[in-house]
Amino acid sequence: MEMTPTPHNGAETGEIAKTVLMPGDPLRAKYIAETYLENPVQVTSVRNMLGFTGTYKGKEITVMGGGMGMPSMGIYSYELYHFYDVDQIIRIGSAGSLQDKVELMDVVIAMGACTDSNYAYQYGLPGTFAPIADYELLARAAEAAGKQGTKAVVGNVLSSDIFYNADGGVNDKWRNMGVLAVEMETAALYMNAAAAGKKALCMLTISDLVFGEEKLSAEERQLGFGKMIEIALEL
Ligand SMILES: O=P(O)(O)O[C@H]1O[C@H](CO)[C@@H](O)[C@H]1O
Ligand SMILES: O=c1cc[nH]c(=O)[nH]1
Repeated sequence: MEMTPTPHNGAETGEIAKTVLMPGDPLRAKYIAETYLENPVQVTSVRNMLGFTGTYKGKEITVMGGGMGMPSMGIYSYELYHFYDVDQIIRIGSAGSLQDKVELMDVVIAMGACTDSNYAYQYGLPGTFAPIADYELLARAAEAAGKQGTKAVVGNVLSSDIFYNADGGVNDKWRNMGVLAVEMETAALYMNAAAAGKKALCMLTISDLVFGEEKLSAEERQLGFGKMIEIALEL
């Protein structure tokens, strides 16, 4: 497609695989490419949002950072679906647990994503859109986690525009609605996938306890998500 490279992605047409694994952190993308992919080639470094294409068990796969927040996810996933003809994007992120049963390092598979963002405004819908995962990807991820013996909790997440929320009470409200964890991109990814007629899934490793003290270090967030990465690569 002649829209490539884009203002945000330096890859040429054909340099990006049909499946993209997308952590928020570009250095996590580099680590995944160097650790898990055979013959990884860096295909973009625009704004240091690194992307690599290689193979995993003989199949071509791209791993690329998506940044933090819905505007950033919105740009990268839109371009991947529309200009690079990507079929499926699997976000692999970190999140804060909102529930006691969801512990540090557990994997949350986001069946749906609530949001406090206005991202859906662009579609002009006469109501509220419910951003959801692709069911087949979700079922396969849950099965892969089971085979691996990893605790994976499937359910609703919150994609928030706000990391440091001035209103400390909001987390209680989402917790009372059974929302498992809070992060910042899934709703935009699921909406872009729906609007493009493509597939998406988001998996999150719990890095913080919103109602507790424990948290992972920056290095653990960059390098410590092996189980989730292996599940995603199997998809
Ligand atoms: O670890 P990533 O994928 O960046 O995800 C989470 O971490 C960032 C905040 O620390 C936000 O992007 C949030 O969604
Ligand atoms: O968005 C995020 C990501 C990790 N931990 C949180 O509490 N929020």
